[in-house]
Amino acid sequence: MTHHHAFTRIGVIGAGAWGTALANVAARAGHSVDLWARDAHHVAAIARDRVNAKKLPGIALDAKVSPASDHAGIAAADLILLVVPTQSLRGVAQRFAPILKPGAPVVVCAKGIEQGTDLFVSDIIAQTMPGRQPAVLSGPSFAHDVARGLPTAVTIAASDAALAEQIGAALATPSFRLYHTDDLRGVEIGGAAKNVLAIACGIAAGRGLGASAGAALVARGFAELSRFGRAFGARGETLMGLSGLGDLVLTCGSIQSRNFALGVALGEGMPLARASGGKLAEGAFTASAILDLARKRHVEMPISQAVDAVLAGRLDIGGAIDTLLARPLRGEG
Ligand SMILES: NC(=O)C1=CN([C@@H]2O[C@H](COP(=O)(O)OP(=O)(O)OC[C@H]3O[C@@H](n4cnc5c(N)ncnc54)[C@H](OP(=O)(O)O)[C@@H]3O)[C@@H](O)[C@H]2O)C=CC1
Ligand SMILES: O=C(CO)COP(=O)(O)O
Repeated sequence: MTHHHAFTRIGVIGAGAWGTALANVAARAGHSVDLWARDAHHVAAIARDRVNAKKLPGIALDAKVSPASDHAGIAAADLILLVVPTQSLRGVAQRFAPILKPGAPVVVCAKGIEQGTDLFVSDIIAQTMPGRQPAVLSGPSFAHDVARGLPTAVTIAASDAALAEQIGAALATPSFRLYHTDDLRGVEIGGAAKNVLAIACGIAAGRGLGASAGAALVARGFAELSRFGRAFGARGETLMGLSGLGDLVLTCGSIQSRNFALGVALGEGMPLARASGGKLAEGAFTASAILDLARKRHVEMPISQAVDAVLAGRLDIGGAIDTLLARPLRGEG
């Protein structure tokens, strides 16, 4: 049974680009926001300058956002947004599990699959914060676009549809729209899978393969994202929505995407060690995990497989392209 949540204080854990942008959204939606980051020096700089120059330069922090490196604000929050990279999620969730307000729902805003365990983000929360309701926020939304107040639509998912709806209503602003669903699995899969495919699209662009090849990769990439999603219980309509197709199209078509940009650098011949430019590219971590899962359920994911092989150094770019082009002709489904 769902009770009605009144969210007044919102805690954002992680002051990267996305955490900072979402803190501003929550503030613009009328809430008091506590923004936590681990590094006291970084927090002091954000508090002094009222801008996160390291991660979201040029965007003023809303007056209702309080940055902190201690846990007090987060402990008092009625709703928590977890916005650290997927591979850090477990450690951060374990750290905060004992101190969060009882009943405060946790919204994971990271996109990926955990290496080693092959777990989706909501399952990491189920393990580390037992008894707490996980929700997932995902969809086409560059942090800078959202922070600048450009129109954006995302999906908020929780197994409890009413909870998803309440969170969506709490975070909405005139320019940030949240569609709600109970298909948690579909939403977290869409966000994770598209990052790997965006690397493939970047590789093709960097290699100069042309716009037609790019479109083929988006369409065939969506086919493998959908096969994978269905095998893990996602609904088709979710995968065709904002967090699947929507985010795939965004990320595969814009150099603003760090995953796409990583691919471009690889396609242009930059060595793997330097290609990310020191930026987070979640797909580079998710690739091996999603392939593990795909193998277990006998899901074919040739594009993701090529990306994984390139990232693992098993295949060079030319070899990866040859492998994809040499695939047997088959039905389109
Ligand atoms: N940027 C975007 O446009 C969007 C990003 N996302 C997703 O949001 C997630 C975060 O991305 P984003 O904010 O862009 O990444 P950033 O690289 O901008 O920031 C990541 C932040 O996480 C912090 N962090 C990492 N590990 C830990 C840890 N163990 N404990 C505490 N803090 C930690 C880092 O802190 P420190 O600075 O101290 O290293 C950093 O501030 C990713 O999963 C991404 O896919 C989703 C939608 C849009
Ligand atoms: O998830 C994103 C947009 O929806 C951000 O993409 P990148 O992580 O590739 O920058």
